[in-house]
Amino acid sequence: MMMMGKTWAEMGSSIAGLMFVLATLQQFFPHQLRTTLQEFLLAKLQQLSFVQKWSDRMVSFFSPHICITFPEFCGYQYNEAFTAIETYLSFKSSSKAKQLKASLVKDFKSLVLVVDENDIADEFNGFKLWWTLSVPKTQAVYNEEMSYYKLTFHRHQREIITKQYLNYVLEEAKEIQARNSQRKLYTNNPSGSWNGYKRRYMWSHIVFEHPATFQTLAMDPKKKEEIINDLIAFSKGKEYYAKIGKAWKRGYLLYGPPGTGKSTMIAAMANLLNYDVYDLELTTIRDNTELRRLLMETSRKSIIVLEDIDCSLDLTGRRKKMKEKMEDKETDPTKAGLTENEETSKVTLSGLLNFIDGIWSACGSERVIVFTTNHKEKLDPALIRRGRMDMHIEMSYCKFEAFKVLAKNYLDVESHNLFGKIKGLLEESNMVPADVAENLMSKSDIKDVESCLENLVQSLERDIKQKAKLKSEKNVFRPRHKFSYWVKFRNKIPTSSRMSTV
Ligand SMILES: Nc1ncnc2c1ncn2[C@@H]1O[C@H](COP(=O)(O)OP(=O)(O)OP(=O)(O)O)[C@@H](O)[C@H]1O
Ligand SMILES: [Mg+2]
Repeated sequence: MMMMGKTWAEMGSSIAGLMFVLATLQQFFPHQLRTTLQEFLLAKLQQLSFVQKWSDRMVSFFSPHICITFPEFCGYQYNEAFTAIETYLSFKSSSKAKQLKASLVKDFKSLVLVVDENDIADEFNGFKLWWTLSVPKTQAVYNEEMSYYKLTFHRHQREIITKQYLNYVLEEAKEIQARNSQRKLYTNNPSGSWNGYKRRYMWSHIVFEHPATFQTLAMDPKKKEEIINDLIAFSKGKEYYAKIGKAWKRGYLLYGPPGTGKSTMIAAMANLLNYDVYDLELTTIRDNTELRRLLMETSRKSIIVLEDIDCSLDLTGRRKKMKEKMEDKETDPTKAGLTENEETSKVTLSGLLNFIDGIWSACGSERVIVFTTNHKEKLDPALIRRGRMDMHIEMSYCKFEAFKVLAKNYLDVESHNLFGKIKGLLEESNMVPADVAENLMSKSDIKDVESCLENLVQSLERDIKQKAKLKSEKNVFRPRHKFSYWVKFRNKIPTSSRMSTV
């Protein structure tokens, strides 16, 4: 069988050789001779492929072996069976293989050896079977060839292999993956750098190692509990979502001023659910089709994040602005002073709405979508309506409950005589958790609780003073407002009483 494979590989290379000869002929021979020779070689070529096709059929007819292939992709979607087989084979044969690749897992604690060979033999219930990895030779752009695993076994073992062995491989892979589980943080590559439909070129990833958890997240404890319960209910909700006929996905909108913990909460969500994170950069995506393709390439159990959604693309006003600019400067985009994004990214609001909630969004399951913004009011209501963004979470200034979490995290204290004073000051000030945390951070090796809390008290007092100053400045520089308030107030007084006061 293997010998046969080699023969066909040789035949393939002779076809490639003939093609090369054809190309060379075009350069060196006069037209007449060239055409005759070309016709002759093409006829040979056709004979070869015809012979190969028929012999392939004959071999498979008489062969006692059966082959099953597992391609890397099924249509647009990544074939999870391919990864499972890769994991299983790497683990299984790393003790016997002669060529290995090494990678680190879980906080540099262990080293994983992965097989770097293309033919691997396996055994199941005393039966021999063979796995072959085929990788495309060319890496040309839009190359539709893809890697695949081929399993070869004797036809007498058909039942056992298809019913028992393949299930065993998938179960083993699941267990190995759970043992070595490394969550990944993906980011989308600029669309120009993609290579065909290959997932690894659409998304790049690193190991996700953010230490934030809900325990370390400073916010109102009731709100925190509500979010945790919601996430857990979602992750266990497979049957429930199927019963109500809804795609198994959930949207969270995190909004609030900078430094209130929106990005930190995403990390806490990923750590709680044990999901991968896909950080989607909208501005580098060319159009809605590419956006959809990126969505299809995300794995199950993932959080898709669109940070600062109000700044990513001017989705609502964009088309109007473009039109106005184009009308001003006829049709030349450079004359119209359009930025690079405006010229290249054609992602529209409707494209984004479909991405989150359209018919394609139901392909693949167990997905959480998170938007973050500093300006909720700037977003199109359609983008954040329930069903798209199911839960709206306000991340706000640091109040006493949130402060207690930070004090515990940073200083290991749960009470102190300055806590009462800090509580009062936090009520009056508008300090975000990021600034409170900075004050609580020890500036030396020795943790000095007293001086850290003193620092915070001083910062809060400064913040309150500044707030008061700004308020008084506003009042001084707005005489017209004062006047209008007075007019409003005056108009509320009944005319009779006004008359009497005059
Ligand atoms: N609620 C919080 N709990 C714990 N740490 C916080 C919290 N908010 C902010 N921090 C700390 O402040 C830093 C900045 O917070 P983060 O990046 O999450 O803010 P953000 O709301 O995403 O800000 P931006 O709107 O600017 O993106 C974090 O690294 C974290 O250490
Ligand atoms: Mg952020």
